[in-house]
Amino acid sequence: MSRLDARAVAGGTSQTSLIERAARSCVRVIRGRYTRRPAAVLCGPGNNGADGWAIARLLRAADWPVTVYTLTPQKDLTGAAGQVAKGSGLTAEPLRAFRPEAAGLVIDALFGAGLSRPLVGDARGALDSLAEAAVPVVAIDLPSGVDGATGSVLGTAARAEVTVTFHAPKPGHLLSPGLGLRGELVVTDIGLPQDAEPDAHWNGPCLWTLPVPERDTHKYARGAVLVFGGPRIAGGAARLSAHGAARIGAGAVTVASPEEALDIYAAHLDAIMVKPVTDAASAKRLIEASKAKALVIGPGAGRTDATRSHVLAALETRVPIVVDADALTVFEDDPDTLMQALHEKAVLTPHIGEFGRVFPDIQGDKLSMTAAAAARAGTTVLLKGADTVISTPSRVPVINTSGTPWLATAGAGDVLTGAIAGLMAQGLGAHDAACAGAYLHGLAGQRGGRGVTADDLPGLLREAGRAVATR
Ligand SMILES: NC(=O)C1=CN([C@@H]2O[C@H](COP(=O)(O)OP(=O)(O)OC[C@H]3O[C@@H](n4cnc5c(N)ncnc54)[C@H](O)[C@@H]3O)[C@@H](O)[C@H]2O)[C@@H](O)CC1
Ligand SMILES: Nc1ncnc2c1ncn2[C@@H]1O[C@H](COP(=O)(O)OP(=O)(O)O)[C@@H](O)[C@H]1O
Ligand SMILES: [K+]
Repeated sequence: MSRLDARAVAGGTSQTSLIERAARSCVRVIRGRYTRRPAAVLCGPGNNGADGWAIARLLRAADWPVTVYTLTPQKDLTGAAGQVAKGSGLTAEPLRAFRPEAAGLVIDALFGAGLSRPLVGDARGALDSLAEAAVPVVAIDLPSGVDGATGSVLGTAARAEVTVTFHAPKPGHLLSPGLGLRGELVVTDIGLPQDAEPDAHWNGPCLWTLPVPERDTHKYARGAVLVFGGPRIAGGAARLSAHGAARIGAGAVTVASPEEALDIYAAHLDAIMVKPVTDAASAKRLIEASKAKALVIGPGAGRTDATRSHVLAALETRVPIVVDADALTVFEDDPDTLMQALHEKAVLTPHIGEFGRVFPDIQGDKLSMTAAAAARAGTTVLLKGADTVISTPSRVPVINTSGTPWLATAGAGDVLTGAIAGLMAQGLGAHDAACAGAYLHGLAGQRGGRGVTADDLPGLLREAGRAVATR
């Protein structure tokens, strides 16, 4: 029994009434989306299976042709599944008799939160054949085989058209490959108590508030950002970051350019200022002179000693900073130096390749990996992907899924880096800026859709911010 179930049961709600509420909410979703048709309900031995039996009974009462397929022989079922099966008045077929093509809809209630080992035998056979079939699947709580804590697949799992879960999403609904297998996610309230500390939050505007400028503000009070630019051949990345920072509302954005690239940055930028930087001392002077409230370093910076020394100089000033791309990679041979220099106003934004360079020994599922990295870095780590995870020491981790595969386009990450810095410059803390930046960046990608490029994203970021902001 899950922690939440146990608390609900202790609070006086019986397990069978929780199952009844869960089943009623599933049937509401099923009947709201599908016309009456032959339904196959696959039931496991635990409470997920009990939900399945109750769903079968309710669909039968609504005159649907229903066949229950059980993994455990019906007479051997114990606990809630045994009780609900007995009260259903239905007789099940063995799971090995299940043929997906005979059904118009399959209800997958084999395993949910209690899955504890890889699927084998009849359960595996049934789900393998279901995964190959074209029939729509509604998963109860989770697509069976998906680990609710990590999103990984234990053996096999069939893609659902809709997944109905209870109370709140689980990490397994938000992390790949579970994210791609669960289809539309419907979260229903069955009266479970509020969870004091969930394993993760699903990123969204209820977790943070976008900054709004005061009436009598000025451009530096709105937040100044300094972006370290790289050599002329790679200048686009820093420019994308700079536009990202500006379009999310920073008041003044400057690119710090190597002397040799000043002309090219200046020719490509209008509202964004350009200033020269030479060595670590000049970097520190420029951070002060530009009144920077947040820094960006890494996109297109180059894997050079200059990048490394600028990172360390920038971190010494303790100005909020986003460390990305080359600024991470230059510490590949010596990640401890970076770890020691970091402070709690820094955000690291690696993709999985960069992550492996600075945290080579950290492995496992994405949620645990990001948490371990944040603990070591002593600050916020945002690990990118379709399922972006944001972890900060002593904060509940956050999973962002607001994006779209169209964001897998060169330079998209550079815009995200700038957006996070832009929010930090406007006063958000590292964790909230990373969360809000990732959410708006994903929304911008969605608004762009097919064929969106990184050049489009800053403008779309502005639209996304306008859609989410209250003022
Ligand atoms: N708070 C909630 O979230 C609620 C949960 N309910 C349901 O209860 C489910 C959790 O129930 P349980 O904790 O009983 O767990 P499950 O029903 O997911 O599975 C546990 C059972 O499956 C067996 N099992 C695990 N892995 C197996 C494998 N690979 N092969 C064969 N057998 C395996 C276990 O020994 C145990 O008998 C949820 O997923 C949900 O469907 C609802 O009934 C009501 C409210
Ligand atoms: N399949 C996907 N679905 C949603 N977002 C994605 C997907 N692939 C990449 N992204 C997002 O696109 C951005 C890519 O960043 P990154 O890997 O740094 O690329 P680049 O270095 O080219 O900018 C990240 O914000 C990432 O989360
Ligand atoms: K299931």
